[in-house]
Amino acid sequence: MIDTVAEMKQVMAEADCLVPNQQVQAAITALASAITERLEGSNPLVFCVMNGGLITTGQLLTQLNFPVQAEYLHATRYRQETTGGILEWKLRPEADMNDRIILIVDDILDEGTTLCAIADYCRAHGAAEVLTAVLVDKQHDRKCRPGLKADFTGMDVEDRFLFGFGMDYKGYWRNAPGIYAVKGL
Ligand SMILES: O=P(O)(O)OC[C@H]1O[C@H](OP(=O)(O)OP(=O)(O)O)[C@H](O)[C@@H]1O
Ligand SMILES: Nc1nc2[nH]cnc2c(=O)[nH]1
Repeated sequence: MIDTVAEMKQVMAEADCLVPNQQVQAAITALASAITERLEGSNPLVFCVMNGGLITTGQLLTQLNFPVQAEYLHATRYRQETTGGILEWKLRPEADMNDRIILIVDDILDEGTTLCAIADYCRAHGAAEVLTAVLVDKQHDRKCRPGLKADFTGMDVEDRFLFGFGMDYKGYWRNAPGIYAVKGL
């Protein structure tokens, strides 16, 4: 355990800070205003995608100045790895989404498999419309659907393995106050 903590301190010491805290905060504020413009008055049901979406969703919610119903779901496909596998549902949405406008909030759109699967699930369960919001969109040509974009994107980032603001490295550093890239990845 002590070794793991030392390893994680080393990971942070050697990481590249791609987006400092202030810039991330500004991106979340811009996301909130775009979402407000589009969804104010439409009684949206917001789903946080656990675990990674926790911080983005939490900070975003406090900047939405209209009544919002917020819930969570849990789907994962990276676990403690740096490459994705098969999507595993740990907790499917429990709220009734029939005829509702759904907003799915996550930390990152990488290949997009996670967001697409969740959006498909919501549509199959009666959602009137499904919108997606992510803090970061990783730039590469491996999207699961060519040209895939979220409806609301905080910022584009380079094709590295990221941690911070909800994103983990081996389960750690979701709490890092910025967007960092692991050395060599
Ligand atoms: O666009 P994709 O390639 O599908 O990857 C994006 C997903 O990967 C991460 O989740 P992860 O599976 O690591 O689970 P976690 O949220 O518990 O970290 C992240 O939080 C997104 O949900
Ligand atoms: N922590 C983390 N999770 C991811 N899921 C998909 N891409 C990433 C990434 O770069 N970092």
